[in-house]
Amino acid sequence: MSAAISLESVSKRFAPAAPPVLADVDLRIAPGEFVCLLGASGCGKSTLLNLVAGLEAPSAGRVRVPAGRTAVMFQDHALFPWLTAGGNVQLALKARGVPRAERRAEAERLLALVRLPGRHDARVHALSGGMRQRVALARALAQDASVLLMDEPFAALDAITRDHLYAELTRIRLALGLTVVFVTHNAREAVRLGDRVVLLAARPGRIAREWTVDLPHPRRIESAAVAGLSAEIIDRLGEEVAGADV
Ligand SMILES: Nc1ncnc2c1ncn2[C@@H]1O[C@H](COP(=O)(O)OP(=O)(O)OP(=O)(O)O)[C@@H](O)[C@H]1O
Repeated sequence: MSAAISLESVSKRFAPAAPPVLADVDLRIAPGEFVCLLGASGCGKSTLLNLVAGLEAPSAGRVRVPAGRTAVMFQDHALFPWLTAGGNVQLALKARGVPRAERRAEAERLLALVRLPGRHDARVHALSGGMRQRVALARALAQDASVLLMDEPFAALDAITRDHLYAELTRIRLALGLTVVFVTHNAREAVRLGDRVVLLAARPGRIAREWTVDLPHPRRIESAAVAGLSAEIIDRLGEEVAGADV
């Protein structure tokens, strides 16, 4: 089957004399698959994501994204505070070439999709952290990408807000058939969301282990099944962190 994203023998070093950050990474991600990247701090998760986004080039190997356009979402929502929620979304629509006359209605539709109906004219600074991340998600969706790349997008939010956003993200990605690569430090979050969890080892970053998450949706983060698989992953992650000496 054709991949949405494929990395073939990918290595990355930031300076010729420096040790590689990623070494010989092979990864194929299927269309519509949700893959969580987990690993010790500094093991190269964000670097891998940036390679897929095309923000960095590999030093060796090949990165291909046959699925097409990618959109990125970070922990910091990076919204323009002087614009409204809808204004931020419209900016992405404009960049995509959506005609001016259609932008407002489309921004309203996307805000409703992330469950912010009627908030088009809300100022960003007047929104809660969770609402801002919803706007950031709407803005990412406005790029009409089939691949969503997310770098710890919910790490700064409280547990209850995060839980709501897990449900929203799952609903939206299944409805739109998005391929998602999601970087996290949190094994439970990875099992709650992912179809597959990929554990990276550090120095150099490489794939240490993978788990298929064969649990039906909706999943609950506190369920025994999610907790059980997370415990196994956390044990393995602990071995990697100890080995990485960080
Ligand atoms: N532009 C850059 N120039 C030089 N070194 C870099 C650059 N970007 C990342 N690195 C280095 O590459 C390594 C991996 O960084 P990366 O941010 O990919 O790790 P990470 O697993 O996402 O870490 P964290 O979980 O702490 O966010 C680190 O040692 C980092 O210092």
